Amino acid sequence: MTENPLTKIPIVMTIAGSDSGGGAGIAADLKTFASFGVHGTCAITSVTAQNTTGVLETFDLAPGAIASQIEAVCSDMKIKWAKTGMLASAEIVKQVAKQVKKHGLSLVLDPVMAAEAGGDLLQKEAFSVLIEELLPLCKVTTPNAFEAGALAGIPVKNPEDAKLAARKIADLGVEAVIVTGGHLDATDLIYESVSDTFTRIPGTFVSGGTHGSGCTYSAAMTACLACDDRLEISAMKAKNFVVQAIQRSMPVGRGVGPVNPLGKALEDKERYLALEDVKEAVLILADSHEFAKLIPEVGCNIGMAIPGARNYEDVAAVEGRIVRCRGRANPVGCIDFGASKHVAGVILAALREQPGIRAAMNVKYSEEILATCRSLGLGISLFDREKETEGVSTIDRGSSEAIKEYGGVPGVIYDEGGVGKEPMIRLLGTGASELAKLAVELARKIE
Ligand SMILES: Cc1ncc(COP(=O)(O)OP(=O)(O)O)c(N)n1
Ligand SMILES: Cc1nc(C(=O)O)sc1CCOP(=O)(O)O
Repeated sequence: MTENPLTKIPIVMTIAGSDSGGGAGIAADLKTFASFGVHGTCAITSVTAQNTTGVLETFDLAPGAIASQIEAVCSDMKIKWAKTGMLASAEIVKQVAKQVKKHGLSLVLDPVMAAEAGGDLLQKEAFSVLIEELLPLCKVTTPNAFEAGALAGIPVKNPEDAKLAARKIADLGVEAVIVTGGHLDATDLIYESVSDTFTRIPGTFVSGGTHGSGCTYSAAMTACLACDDRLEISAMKAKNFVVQAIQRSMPVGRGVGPVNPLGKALEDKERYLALEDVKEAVLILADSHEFAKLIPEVGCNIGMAIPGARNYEDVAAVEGRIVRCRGRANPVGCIDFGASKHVAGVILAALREQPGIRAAMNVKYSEEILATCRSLGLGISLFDREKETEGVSTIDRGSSEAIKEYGGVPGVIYDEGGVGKEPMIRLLGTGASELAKLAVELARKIE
């Protein structure tokens, strides 16, 4: 049985069903494990024909097939923490209990009973076996209010009911019960039987698809516990993780949208790439002997947005802009998200129309510079700076108008200025460093 000897990455297991719609079950669990940087393994208990509108059919695996999967993994890898999800039948619950004992697994039990969009996932006869044979073997269970009520045998309609239910469930032999607050007041409640204490993890409701949120929560708990986080820290991390996975859910079907456990990790990667791209762009501009002559009075900025950017905080640019000093371009501050309003406004308007256009920069306006842009083959559009719309930023309104007028996103959007407003040329493109190279080429052609 091996742990990864070089990195000691924890190896965890999910014993759960598959959701053909890719939202819940092992799909959610394995994505969550990957996001937490642990190695995820799985033993499939049932195959469900399921989508965002509900469960259409389920096909339970033979208990022997489930045992064989667990055996295959546990005889080869060192697994301490595992989680269970959909267990379907009494025979499956019994077999899983046997395997948990045999391999000494520390278990997080997600008492899956039904799919949010509709469909039973635990047979009636399996319920008492779950309570009698598996629950006493688990370290942590993570019911939602409905599941907590079913396990405790009382209705759970408010935080006080949740407390009562948590104690009753712990009395069944569980070390820690976490009643998740998604169906109550968004506060998760932890009850630890050894200390007879309650801890509340407050939260707020967020909008987004929630299909698979229970699986994702219990998988996140498993990953954190496998990384030796304390119970309370694990619960806080798991809650935050589910919140951001709900916020990044994608409307992939007609029903309840699935959570997106990988969304934050991918976004973080895109943020890093955007920062790196602007960093490279600034180096190109600062290295150039010619570029400084294109810097306008107000300074220039160059920005790069993450895919799907929605606001200034999604655009990386230079704090304090880039200014001319001793004939060279000098960045004033660091490169960060939210550092630009004007250039970021142009980018946000552009990517609403054409998502691939994620970079822009502003340069000085002159007829010569504009003509040189034209000679470089760049498409050009303009807007009237003097037209003001109450409550709408001029850049946002102007860029959108210029894009509409052009019939797509042009390579250049300019305006001829207004009272107290410097005229400006903006270059637009797919990447910041590419734009910086274009700006240097442009500068070389200007007298
Ligand atoms: C195969 C499978 N396992 C578990 C569930 C329930 O998942 P959960 O995370 O509780 O989310 P909802 O179904 O309530 O959205 C499932 N649906 N399918
Ligand atoms: C002042 C100003 N106006 C611009 C325009 O495009 O009209 S670009 C610009 C300078 C850059 O500003 P920021 O750092 O907010 O992007």
